[in-house]
Amino acid sequence: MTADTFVLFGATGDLAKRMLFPSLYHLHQEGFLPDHLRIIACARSPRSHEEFRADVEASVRERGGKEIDHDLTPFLERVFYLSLDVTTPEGYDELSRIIHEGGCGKEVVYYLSTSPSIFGEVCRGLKSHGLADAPNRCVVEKPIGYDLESNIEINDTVAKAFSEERTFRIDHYLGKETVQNLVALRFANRIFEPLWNSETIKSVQISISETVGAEGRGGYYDEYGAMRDMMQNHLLQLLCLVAMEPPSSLSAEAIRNEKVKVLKSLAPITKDNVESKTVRGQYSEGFCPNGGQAPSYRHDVENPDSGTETYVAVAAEIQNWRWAGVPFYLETGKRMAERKTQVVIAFRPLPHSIFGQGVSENELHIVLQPEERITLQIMNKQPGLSAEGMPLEELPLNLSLVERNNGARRRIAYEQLILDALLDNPSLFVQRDEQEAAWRWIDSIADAWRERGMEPKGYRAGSAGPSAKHVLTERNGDSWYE
Ligand SMILES: NC(=O)C1=CN([C@@H]2O[C@H](COP(=O)(O)OP(=O)(O)OC[C@H]3O[C@@H](n4cnc5c(N)ncnc54)[C@H](OP(=O)(O)O)[C@@H]3O)[C@@H](O)[C@H]2O)C=CC1
Ligand SMILES: O=C1O[C@H](COP(=O)(O)O)[C@@H](O)[C@H](O)[C@H]1O
Repeated sequence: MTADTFVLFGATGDLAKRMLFPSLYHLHQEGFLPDHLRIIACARSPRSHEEFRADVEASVRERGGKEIDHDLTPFLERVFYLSLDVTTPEGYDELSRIIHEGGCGKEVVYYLSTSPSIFGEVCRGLKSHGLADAPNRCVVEKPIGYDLESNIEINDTVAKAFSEERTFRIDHYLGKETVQNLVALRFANRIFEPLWNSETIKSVQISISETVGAEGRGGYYDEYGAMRDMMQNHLLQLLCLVAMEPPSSLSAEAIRNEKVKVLKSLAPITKDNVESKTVRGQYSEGFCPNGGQAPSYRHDVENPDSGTETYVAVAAEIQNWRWAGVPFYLETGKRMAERKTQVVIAFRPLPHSIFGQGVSENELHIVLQPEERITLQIMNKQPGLSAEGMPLEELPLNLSLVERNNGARRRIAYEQLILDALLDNPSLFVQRDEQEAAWRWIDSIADAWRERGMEPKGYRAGSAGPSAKHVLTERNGDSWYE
């Protein structure tokens, strides 16, 4: 079934403005939203429908640039604003009235884009007003909790209103085209699977580097840091998709089962090995990649004593037959030299080279950002005559999704996820046990940092991160792919 009502809590927030309304607009524009779908936008700020629609229009136009030059009225007419404080019971009667207006509200998707600290209030409010019964479902934003304990607490509260199959936990990386393509690459092509193991693969590197700092979301970020903000969710989800066994189908259940096995196989990092397996960093004053001075993190978050990491690197190990002995280097940082998200699969050297020196190892680069590209580095004969031997060169087999898309607009990751929530398809959402397994592993690292008193090492804004990161890879004879 398809939902007929989309209720957005947190409708005046940053995420709603930058991502959710632009995504809803594109879904509308491309005909993916059912004709009758209404969007009920909720937040405390007082606004009339008209004022709010004007705000939404401004956000959509700002995100879409000059490509959006037409009248947005047909989309905006779907949007209704309700000023409501989710922590007080009063607003829910009004919400219920609006949801059921004109015989609507038979299937409702609630999107909780507020601080997770009030998810419980929202769920309680919806349940006590009879608004949470099946087939209604809820989408919850990350981070769900600060650690395993708080994660369980929030999930328990949500579960009192929405059963597990009606709880859609967002990790927006799973909505990115190339992340989904990772599944297609691995399981829709015969050639990779026989090579996808420790026999042939030497190491895997997964990096998410951002050029932005923590400005704007400083309060939240200073509490969470890179480990909880990025590693616990996006990086571990990418790791799962690279490392999981072939699922029996594309169903949410089948994929989730394989992802959980990977998370449970991660070798624990404890106080005994945390110093050799992890690096924490925090950016100091430096440069923005496009010019200009960048302030320090402590300045950005107005906390001169902050000990929060804005960079983290981990050498992870997956203890199973497929991956024994293969290091998985995971890295993420803010205010880095460039914005880039990539997975690099480094293959082992040839067992024996008939070409002598100069044969580089194959590498598969899966680039998610800034452009979407999959490249296989292979050895090729240098063209032309040769008086001696066969000179080789390394060339990329290049699958550029930019060219493939013929310049088409790059989708916002939330578009696919919102569409799936409306269609009741949970495949690209995170299940509870996956999240718990991820938190368990992250918690043990955070505990070990505390026990060892490991403070973040400084790195200059606009650089490639703390120099200590190189020791992490060099210890195994590897290096980072910058
Ligand atoms: N922003 C981002 O880039 C990302 C955000 N997220 C997650 O998305 C969620 C939202 O983030 P973000 O938009 O940045 O947060 P904001 O702080 O910008 O927005 C919070 C929203 O919640 C509303 N709100 C707060 N308290 C109440 C209340 N008592 N009753 C009703 N509405 C309330 C606010 O509106 P008002 O003040 O008008 O009530 C506002 O619309 C968070 O879980 C965050 O972690 C995840 C990834 C990225
Ligand atoms: O979830 C988050 O992701 C963004 C990075 O997302 P991307 O799609 O731009 O790569 C990050 O900036 C933010 O801190 C984090 O909460």
